[in-house]
Amino acid sequence: MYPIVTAAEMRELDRAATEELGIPAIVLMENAGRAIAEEIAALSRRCGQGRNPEGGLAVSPGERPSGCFAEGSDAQGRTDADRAAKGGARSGGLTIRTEAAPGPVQPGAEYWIVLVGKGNNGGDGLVAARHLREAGFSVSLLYAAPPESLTGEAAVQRDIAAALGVPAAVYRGGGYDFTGCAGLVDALLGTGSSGAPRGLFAELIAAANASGLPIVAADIPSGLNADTGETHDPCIQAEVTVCLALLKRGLLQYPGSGAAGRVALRSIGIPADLALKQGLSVHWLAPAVLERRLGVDPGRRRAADGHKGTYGHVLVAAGSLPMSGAGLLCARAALRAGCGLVTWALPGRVLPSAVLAAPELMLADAGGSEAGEWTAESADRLLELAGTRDVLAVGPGIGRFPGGAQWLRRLWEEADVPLVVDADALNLLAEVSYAGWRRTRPVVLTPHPGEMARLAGIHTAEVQRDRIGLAIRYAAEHGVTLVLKGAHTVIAAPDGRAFVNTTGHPGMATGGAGDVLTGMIAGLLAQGLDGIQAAAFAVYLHGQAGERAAGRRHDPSSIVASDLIEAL
Ligand SMILES: NC(=O)C1=CN([C@@H]2O[C@H](COP(=O)(O)OP(=O)(O)OC[C@H]3O[C@@H](n4cnc5c(N)ncnc54)[C@H](O)[C@@H]3O)[C@@H](O)[C@H]2O)[C@@H](O)CC1
Ligand SMILES: Nc1ncnc2c1ncn2[C@@H]1O[C@H](COP(=O)(O)OP(=O)(O)O)[C@@H](O)[C@H]1O
Ligand SMILES: [K+]
Repeated sequence: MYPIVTAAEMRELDRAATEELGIPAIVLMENAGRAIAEEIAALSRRCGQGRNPEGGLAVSPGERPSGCFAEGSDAQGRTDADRAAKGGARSGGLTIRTEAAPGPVQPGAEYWIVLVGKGNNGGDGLVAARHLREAGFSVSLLYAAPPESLTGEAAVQRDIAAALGVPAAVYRGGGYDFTGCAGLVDALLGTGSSGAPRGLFAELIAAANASGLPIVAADIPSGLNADTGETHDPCIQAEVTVCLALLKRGLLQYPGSGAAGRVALRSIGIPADLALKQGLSVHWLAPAVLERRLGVDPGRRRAADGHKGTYGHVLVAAGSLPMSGAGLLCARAALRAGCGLVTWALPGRVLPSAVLAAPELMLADAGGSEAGEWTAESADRLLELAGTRDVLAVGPGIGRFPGGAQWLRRLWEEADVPLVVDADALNLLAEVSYAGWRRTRPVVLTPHPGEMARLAGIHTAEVQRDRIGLAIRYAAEHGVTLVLKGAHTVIAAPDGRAFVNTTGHPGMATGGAGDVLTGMIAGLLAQGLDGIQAAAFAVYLHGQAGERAAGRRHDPSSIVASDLIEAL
């Protein structure tokens, strides 16, 4: 169910399918090539109706998550052109392709050129060429390496194409005249590539990008690091990537996600059971994964005889005089996440101005300084309050204060409830080595990339270089549930499981959006979800709320954090 694999994991799965099950590799290649041809035919049909310029990821029809755009228009009914004109809230929506869609290759009359590499990715392209021709497309092949250098199944496909008389040329370098061509198939490099594209491969990728033609990439865009999402120079900028068998990590991490365009995930005949048996631990956060893999009820059904005590009580320790809004957003979001009660603890000096800011909240004086800042002494009061609450969320808007790290250590070790640590509390954590801190209840850390960099002691660029890999390692090494925020948030559990979310959009990069997420995670923990369930579900719902909020505005970039709470 939507595992996300590394190239090595994919190779192992291919090996098991061919060697252990005996599925001939040429059959997998045939299925792959046919799937690519089907997607090209579907794209060519859409072109007549205006092409989707935005990208996104695609899943299956029964799996249509919120934010999954129908072709040509989005959840709010805006057309591609509308979104493009705005430079767009690119939703994480996936246009899903399973075997049922888009059906057999439909007749078309366009001229497409297939760029052929010398590995199995090239073989996939050769099969696609054959199916396109069969459907009436005019197709020619452009080999990036001498055709004689192809081996194995790819060589078999080369010979079939030659026997059918498919026109072929060998690329000699430099620019290329693609006149009359409607689109290109990138079958140059797949999961077997290593390092930046070399020699003629690099030149051909650059020429393909410069052509301005739509490019359909086989499996991954050539030049993409399939594991990390890094793009080499050059890297194919695809309109559609037909991802074969299983999602590759690099397709869900930026900048790779951007280079891939819209991702159509297609089965090529490797049985799902085989993937299950491999014990793959990273998954795309689709509704079915939430439900069946994480055991979350996306419908959030409540017991008919439930009462506010049933749904838990959150204690939020957040906000200070200059940043009281962070606490308010966090506390209100916890309520909207469905918990029964929320107590917002804040410095006493700020408390009067918070009265009636949200009538549903209970307020608690946590002491603090005359200037409305937090002080280390407030730990006693917070621990007393936490004794009768179900969850403690700390950090949004608390600022820095003397003894802060020791304050956090006391909450970490002595609060016998699940703990959510965000914002300034993460910066406190980054100042110390907390490996020796004792904690038996779950803890969820919610860093954005800058906070993650401080926690891990590396540069932000290094965090972004391989978000999935870093999140998995950090969560396991530190025994925490980690929510690495940003486009395609990664949620990693201490046991090695990880999930990648694709709901949401860049309009959510607005002050306070993270405070809302922290409150939501706390609110779900209070209702009995465990650390990874609460973190993953909250991230998913938070992105969905962002999409809904954007739909209510003229422009997605106008949304503010409160809109997210209202859209829950
Ligand atoms: N059973 C399988 O293994 C299947 C594999 N499939 C396809 O096969 C692909 C993987 O195929 P391969 O493992 O043959 O590898 P690739 O087709 O990705 O390419 C490997 C070839 O490219 C060359 N190369 C590697 N890095 C390069 C670079 N940086 N610059 C220039 N040339 C470079 C290598 O010398 C090698 O000849 C998948 O992405 C998928 O498209 C599909 O056909 C389905 C079945
Ligand atoms: N490009 C994006 N796509 C999807 N979600 C995003 C994007 N940018 C930011 N977000 C989400 O918005 C929230 C911002 O949180 P954060 O950076 O902590 O802001 P703040 O500290 O102001 O509350 C996170 O949940 C993040 O994942
Ligand atoms: K490719």
